[in-house]
Amino acid sequence: MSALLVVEDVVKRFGGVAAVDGVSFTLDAGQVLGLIGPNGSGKTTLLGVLAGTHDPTSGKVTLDGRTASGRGAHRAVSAGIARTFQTTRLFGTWTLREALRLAHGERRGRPGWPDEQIANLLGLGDALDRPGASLTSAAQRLAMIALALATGPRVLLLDEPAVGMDGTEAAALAAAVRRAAGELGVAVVVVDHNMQFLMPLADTVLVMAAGAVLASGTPAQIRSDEAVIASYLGEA
Ligand SMILES: Nc1ncnc2c1ncn2[C@@H]1O[C@H](COP(=O)(O)OP(=O)(O)OP(=O)(O)O)[C@@H](O)[C@H]1O
Repeated sequence: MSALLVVEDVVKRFGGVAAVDGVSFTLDAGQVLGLIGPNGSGKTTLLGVLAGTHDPTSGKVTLDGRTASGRGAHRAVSAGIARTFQTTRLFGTWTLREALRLAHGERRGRPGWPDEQIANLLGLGDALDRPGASLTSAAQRLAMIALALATGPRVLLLDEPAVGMDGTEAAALAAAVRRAAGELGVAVVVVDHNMQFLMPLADTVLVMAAGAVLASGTPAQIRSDEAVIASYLGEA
């Protein structure tokens, strides 16, 4: 069976800078990929290419065999790729249920999951009928993931979801992401600098340096990779 998401030799240049410089990887349904690397190594730019906000300079991204890159963010969502942002201010006075209903509009005929299932997976069962602003900041971050899942994606992109969380909150987030990936079969790409959060969560880890792939493998392989320790993990 071929992979759900195939990233082939993606390059993204900004003028003379190759922010992403020939990155390839594949991802299966239900798999969690951790994307790490020093500041400026190209992680956010790569997420932008996957999310359709950046056109790749060359290379392509295919989802289920169909080209998903280079067609804009809206088309990427329609193709089944959803991302979260670091903001949590999108639905202050709305309840989570109201916000989820709006997100259903982005399914474009794709099947989705019941709001209760999504909320329960993320530990937000009691939060469905509360205004977003009344939730803790950690719960608001989980709610942003719930909104992305309400679009019925095949691939979920998470940009530093554990920022500002303490160890307990980050562990709860990791467990929630694992449940969502396993139960819904969504492939997940997570960028985060918090290794205590990311390493137990990821099935595979891709390490970027200066736009290229420095290493990829299981979390255990990455932790013991000399080049990764020298360039990144030694400081993390
Ligand atoms: N819109 C842009 N225009 C010009 N250069 C850019 C643009 N976006 C990113 N870059 C450059 O591309 C490189 C990669 O940046 P990127 O933000 O993708 O790295 P990152 O790994 O996500 O970093 P961080 O961990 O700090 O978020 C950097 O040199 C950055 O300055």
